[in-house]
Parts: sequence; structure tokens; C-alpha cells
Amino acid sequence: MPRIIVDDVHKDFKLRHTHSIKETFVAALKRKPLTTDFHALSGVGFEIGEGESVALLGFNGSGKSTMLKLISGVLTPDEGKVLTRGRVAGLIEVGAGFHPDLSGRENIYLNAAILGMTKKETDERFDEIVEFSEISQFIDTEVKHYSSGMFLRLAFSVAIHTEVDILLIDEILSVGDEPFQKKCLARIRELHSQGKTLVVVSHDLDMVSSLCERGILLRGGAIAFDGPSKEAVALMRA
Ligand SMILES: Nc1ncnc2c1ncn2[C@@H]1O[C@H](COP(=O)(O)OP(=O)(O)OP(=O)(O)O)[C@@H](O)[C@H]1O
Repeated sequence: MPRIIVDDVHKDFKLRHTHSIKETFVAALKRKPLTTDFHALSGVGFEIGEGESVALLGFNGSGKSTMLKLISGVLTPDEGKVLTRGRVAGLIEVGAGFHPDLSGRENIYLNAAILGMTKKETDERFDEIVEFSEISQFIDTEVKHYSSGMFLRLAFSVAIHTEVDILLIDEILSVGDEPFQKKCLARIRELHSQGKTLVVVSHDLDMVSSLCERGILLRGGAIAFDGPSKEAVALMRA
């Protein structure tokens, strides 16, 4: 049974052409379009089965992050369907879901609740989450004073200690330093070996081809290739 079904998905964004009220007024008088539609995704479809690890590949602007946001539910498609089965945790934007005025400790509870954990479950895993993040010294500091790497550590720790079926990871691993990246990768591999489904967006082609068996290559918002990740990476490099 598939965990993720993406069926003929289209997503457009409006691109603005005016900068000021005056420009908008002049453009409206001249009946010039104020915006044009930009097709970020046009007719994308695939299925991801339970326990698969899939890399979304493509050059800048090809639609990878948009696709990931559609799977996570942050965005909705203009046309087509995105269906997921099970609990989805997305590491999509560093610190998204964090409240700047709350401490690291409070944000752990807040984020865990957003990811569907009860207070009791979070209590039980709290120490493990803090230990993995290696920022225990700052756990009672407001997160607005955190560096982007510290944000990442906390967000990542919470996400990988929750009960998830599908883990979505966008590029953000690049924010952490090398030892932390290694630790995260090891943990992601462990989750995958436990049968979790992974969807990864990264420009680190060597990393994704070793982590993911399958690669979906996006080009201009459409699928250019879907198959073994090593072949997808070879196409990217061609
Ligand atoms: N909110 C938005 N408003 C307007 N355009 C957007 C918006 N979000 C994305 N886009 C556009 O959609 C296209 C696809 O963006 P997306 O972030 O999915 O690409 P990507 O493949 O993840 O790129 P990168 O490798 O640079 O991260 C880009 O051209 C981008 O400018």
C-alpha cells in the first residue's frame, strides 16, 4: 500500500510585476497584467510505497521544495491530489513551528504537540531530545537568541524522536556542522531501516544517492526521470 500518492498535481504562483502603488495604478490604467502565473509544478504524478527512500532531485527552481510542501500539507495543489497515509513530519524550513519568545524547552513541547505527541510521550523523550540536540546549556534560553544551527539541532531532534511514518527532509541538513550532519544521517538511516518512508531534497548528490534508492528528477516543474537514484544523479551530472 502506498504511503504517498501524488496524482497529476499542478501548482502555480503569481509573479508580481509592480513595485509601488503608482506603478500598480499606471499598469491598471494601461490594462497591463499586474501579475502573471508561473507554473512551479505541471502535471506531476508518482506513488511512494511504505519504507521507500526517495530523493527529489533537480536544479534550482525546478519545484522540489514546492513538491515537499505539498506532501507535508503546508501548500495545497491548484489541481490534482496529494494523499498521505500515516503521520508526516517535515523538516522543511529551519525553525518553522518555533515560537521565538519561548525557550527551547517550551518549544520542544509545542513542536511535539504539533507533531501529534501527548505531553506524557514528550516527557518520556524529553531528555533524549535534548541530549541529541547537544544544546542542553541553552535549553531555557528563548530561541530568538539561537543561531540557525542551534535551531536546526532542536527542530531535527524533536522530529526524529516523534512517532512518524513519513519523514520529509529539505536541504536543512546543510545548516548543521559536519559532526551533527553525520549524526543526523546515521539517525535517518536507522529510521529508514525501521521501515519509515523518507523523502529527501538535497543538492548533495553523493549523500542522496547513498541514502535513497530511488530518485525523482524534476525539470521545469515536471518529472524528467523516476528510477534508481544513481541513474537520476548521473542524469543531473550529464
Ligand atoms: N511563494 C511563492 N511565490 C512565487 N513563486 C514561488 C513561490 N514559491 C516558489 N516559487 C517559485 O517556484 C519555483 C520552484 O521553487 P522551489 O522552491 O520548489 O524550487 P527548488 O527546486 O526547491 O529550488 P532550489 O533548488 O533552489 O531549492 C521557483 O521558480 C520559485 O521562484
